[in-house]
Amino acid sequence: MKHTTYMTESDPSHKRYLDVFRYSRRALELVWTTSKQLALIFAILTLIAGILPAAVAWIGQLIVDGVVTAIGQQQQTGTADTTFVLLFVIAEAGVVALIAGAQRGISTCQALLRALMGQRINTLILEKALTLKLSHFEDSEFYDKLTRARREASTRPLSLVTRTFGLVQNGISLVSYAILLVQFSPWTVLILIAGGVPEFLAEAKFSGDKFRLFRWRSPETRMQMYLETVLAREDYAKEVKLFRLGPLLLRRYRAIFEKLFAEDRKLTLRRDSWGFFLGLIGTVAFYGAYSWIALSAIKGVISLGQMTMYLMLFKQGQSAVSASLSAISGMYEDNLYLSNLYEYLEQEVPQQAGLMQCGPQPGDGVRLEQVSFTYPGAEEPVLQEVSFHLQPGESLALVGENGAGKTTLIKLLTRLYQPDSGRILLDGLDLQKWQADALRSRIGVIFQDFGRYQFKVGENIGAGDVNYFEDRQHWQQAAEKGMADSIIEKLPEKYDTQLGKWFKGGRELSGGQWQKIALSRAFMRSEADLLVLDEPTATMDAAAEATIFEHFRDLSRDKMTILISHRFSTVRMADQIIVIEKGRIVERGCHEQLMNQNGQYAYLFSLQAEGYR
Ligand SMILES: Nc1ncnc2c1ncn2[C@@H]1O[C@H](COP(=O)(O)OP(=O)(O)OP(=O)(O)O)[C@@H](O)[C@H]1O
Repeated sequence: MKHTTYMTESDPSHKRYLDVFRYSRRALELVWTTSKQLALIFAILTLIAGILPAAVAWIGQLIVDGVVTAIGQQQQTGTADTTFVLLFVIAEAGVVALIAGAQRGISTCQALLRALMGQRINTLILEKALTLKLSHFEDSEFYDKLTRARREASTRPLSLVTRTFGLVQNGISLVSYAILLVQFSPWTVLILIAGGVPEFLAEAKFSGDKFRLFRWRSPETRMQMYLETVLAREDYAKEVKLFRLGPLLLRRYRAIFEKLFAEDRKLTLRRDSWGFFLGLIGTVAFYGAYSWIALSAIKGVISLGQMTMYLMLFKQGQSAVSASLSAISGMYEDNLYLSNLYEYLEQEVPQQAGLMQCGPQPGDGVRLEQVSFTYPGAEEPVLQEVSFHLQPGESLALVGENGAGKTTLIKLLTRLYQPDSGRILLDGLDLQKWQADALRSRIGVIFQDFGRYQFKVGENIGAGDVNYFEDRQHWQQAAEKGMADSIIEKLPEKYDTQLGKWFKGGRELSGGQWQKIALSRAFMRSEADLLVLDEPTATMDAAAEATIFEHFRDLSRDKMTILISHRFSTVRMADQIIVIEKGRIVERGCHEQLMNQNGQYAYLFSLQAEGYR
């Protein structure tokens, strides 16, 4: 991608340097569209805060000159008119109060915008995540992008806008100072600006270095975040304690920190020492001009009041220059981080173009024709030339060793992945041509690693069909079918019982109980005509499993069901059994046929039956 190259190269040219500011406009747009009102107030207050400091310096001059004149009057006539001086003092106090008000207003706007923008950007990041494919989440490089965007990007647009406004504010101040300073000498303006440039260049260089460091080491930072999760989350606590993994993982965690810290320290030290030495140039320039102004006052070229004003202007001008320059280098840094956010948000996700709501042959069921598939980045295919036909009312069981490719087949069937070759048809229509929602509503699936949501029990069941996520009646019907109703009845708040331990009053369920909840979730899709259960009963006791399958069969008589199980007592009930070995179908038929063939199935079946004897 074009816009990533400049960040990976270590020596950005001027063009690239300017190019990097291209996210400023988008950040401004983002702030503007988040709250026009706040953005406008922010801009106006910035202008006010920019203009007023010069007014303070100017009134200061009038005060000092007024005082000097008054002293002269006092010495000559014994009385002096102090009204003007006092009026100027009051005016200066008023302007200073206005500046303080404007500054307070700016920080209020910033605080409010920060909250709104954080929420807006996090929502953008999450909305994008919803459009991603499963393969994106399994791609470590892409996952890095997502994590980086989540970690840093939410605060950067506002920071960029704040800095831009700060720059404008300081720019306005500088112009107003320059207008007054030029009356003394145009050289002072030049000294003022030139004094800050070396420090700025160093800042900009180190901002780039810091960003590159951030990018390079994001896998390590992710590992750190992961270790934090493992060390501090309830679902790992059992193993961490019993296997005494804690100290080992903590050591790893520290080692990563130490490595990262060493790099950070090096960069911080370099950044600050260069910043200090180059900052000295500014200080020398300042004191040079200071002496020049003081000498001019002694020679009577300027009045005492003017000297006070010029010194004040020069001092404030110097801090405005260094604030502007550090705003620019900060903007550079923010832009770099924003490039991350936009890289993530602009990641192209080829959307399924399908628009069809139904197929040309309703009732034809599911057909796989010569389907082959290799995971992205893998060398060996996981599935090779798999074909079968499943009609409404039929049940299919998939059998095979661990890693044979059974779950992958389900992922293809549910269009989470796309076959590399071959076709999968539902009602005679290729899955790719189905409209996403229409397809999803036809299929109910529970994977072996189903989600255990830290929500209410009812919602955990309702998750199976978003249309009825909060519908009690549907929860109850599904729970009866999935045989979870008797468990739920015993819970303190029935369907409203919170599950998991993350929230107050949460109840934990046993593995088998969770599976019944997941099974009920599958039954939420009452209109689905393909139900897929990927080892849903693995942790249930044998009696429960047998009852559940009988029940499952009765309830899904007119539907297609696909079952993956390592328990042959269950598998044998299926109308069609397919044995997969290393991604290929090696045997197919009903239980009797396969037993008669005396092949792999018969061998595995007898092996298990043997175990039960
Ligand atoms: N997301 C993935 N990316 C890359 N390879 C994967 C991915 N998921 C699974 N695999 C690989 O594909 C092969 C088949 O995995 P799959 O999960 O389909 O097996 P399975 O038959 O369901 O096994 P099990 O009985 O253990 O559940 C395995 O070798 C596995 O390592």
